Order: sequence, then C-alpha cells, then structure tokens
Amino acid sequence: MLTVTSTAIEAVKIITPRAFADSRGSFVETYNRQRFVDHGVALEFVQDNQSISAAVGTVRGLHFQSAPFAQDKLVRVAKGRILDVAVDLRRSSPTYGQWVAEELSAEDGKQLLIPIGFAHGFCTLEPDTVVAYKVTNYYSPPHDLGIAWNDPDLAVRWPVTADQAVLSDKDLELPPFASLPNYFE
Ligand SMILES: Cc1cn([C@H]2C[C@H](O)[C@@H](COP(=O)(O)OP(=O)(O)O[C@H]3O[C@@H](C)C(=O)[C@@H](O)[C@H]3O)O2)c(=O)[nH]c1=O
Repeated sequence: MLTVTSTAIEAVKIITPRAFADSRGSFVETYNRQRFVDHGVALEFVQDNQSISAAVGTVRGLHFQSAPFAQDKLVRVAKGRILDVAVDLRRSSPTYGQWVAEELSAEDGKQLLIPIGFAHGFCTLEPDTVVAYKVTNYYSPPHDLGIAWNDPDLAVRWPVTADQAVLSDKDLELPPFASLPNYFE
C-alpha cells in the first residue's frame, strides 16, 4: 500500500509506503514499481544514490542535471531527518521560480518525488543523516548544474543561516537563479 499526495506544486509528490511494525522493528517496501505505476508514477530509475552528512545544517544543493541527462528523483531518508526542497525551473510553469519544502525522516518514511525540471536540495536536521534517492538518468558531470542555495530571488526558507550552513566548495560557487539559461520548457 502506498499513499501519494501532491505538494503545493502539483508535480512534486509526497509518497508514503506502508510500514509494518512488529516486535523486532519494522519492514517497508521503499520502492515497488507496480505499486507506483498503480498510482500513476511510471518512471524508469537507473541509479541509486546515497549521501551521509555528518553535521546538522549540512546543505546540499540546489542541483539538477540538464538534458539529455535530466533526472527525476525519488528521495527518502534512511537515517535522520532533512528539510527537502524542490525549485520549479520549468519556464512555462505557473509556479516557475517557486519552491516547496517537505520534512522527511527515517521515522516517517516519507519520500519526495521531484520530477525533471526542478532543482533539488536539502538541509540536514540531525547528525549523520543518510539520504537515499533513486534517479532516472545517469550522473553526467558536464550536465551537473546548480543554483546558489540561498539565492535571494528564490528566497527558500532554510532552517539555517549562511553562517551555520555546511556546504561543499562546489556549492559555495553556484550561480544565481537570475543567470540561469532556459533549461526546461
Ligand atoms: C551526484 C553524484 C556524485 N558523484 C561523485 C562526484 C563527487 O566526487 C562526489 C560528490 O558529488 P557532489 O558534491 O555533487 O554530491 P552532492 O552535493 O551530494 O550532490 C547531490 O546533491 C543532491 C541535492 C542531489 O539532488 C543530487 O542529484 C546530487 O546533485 O560524488 C558520483 O560519482 N555520482 C553522482 O551521481
């Protein structure tokens, strides 16, 4: 069983698979292709990724890959908790430049489905947080792009300030939203 609901941006979905608890702990099908298809999500995932972030306040993002390596992403937390963020980069979308944020944790088992045409990023809310996500296209460094996490035009409400955020050198150098060419219709 699976519940699928839309966020404030319709194309970004919250997916919650059913978890079975017993005296040992719990069991969950984190992905079942047929169940997703039954809920209208027919995607071909080709790569599974996992990142571990040591410090609370680690921010990874905002990232996306351009065509022909654009990726849908199905994000979940295997350990810890994050604020997961998706930014609409689809030029013809009524919500172009808008973002949604959803808290995901290992405990609640919630997943965020972020389609092609969005930038993705997250901030960790617990130490040693493990984020696991499936993607529908292979990693391609020349197509691996991003936008500054704290871009003032996007104004994502992150749970950390620039002083607190822990970022990669690469993410500190990402360009502003306003400079972005037209990547997605
Ligand atoms: C994303 C990625 C990275 N790598 C390598 C490149 C580099 O040496 C190392 C770390 O890469 P990054 O610094 O880009 O990792 P990270 O900052 O965690 O990048 C990820 O952020 C989240 C928010 C996403 O949405 C992902 O698509 C991805 O962009 O891992 C791969 O081999 N395959 C991959 O698919």
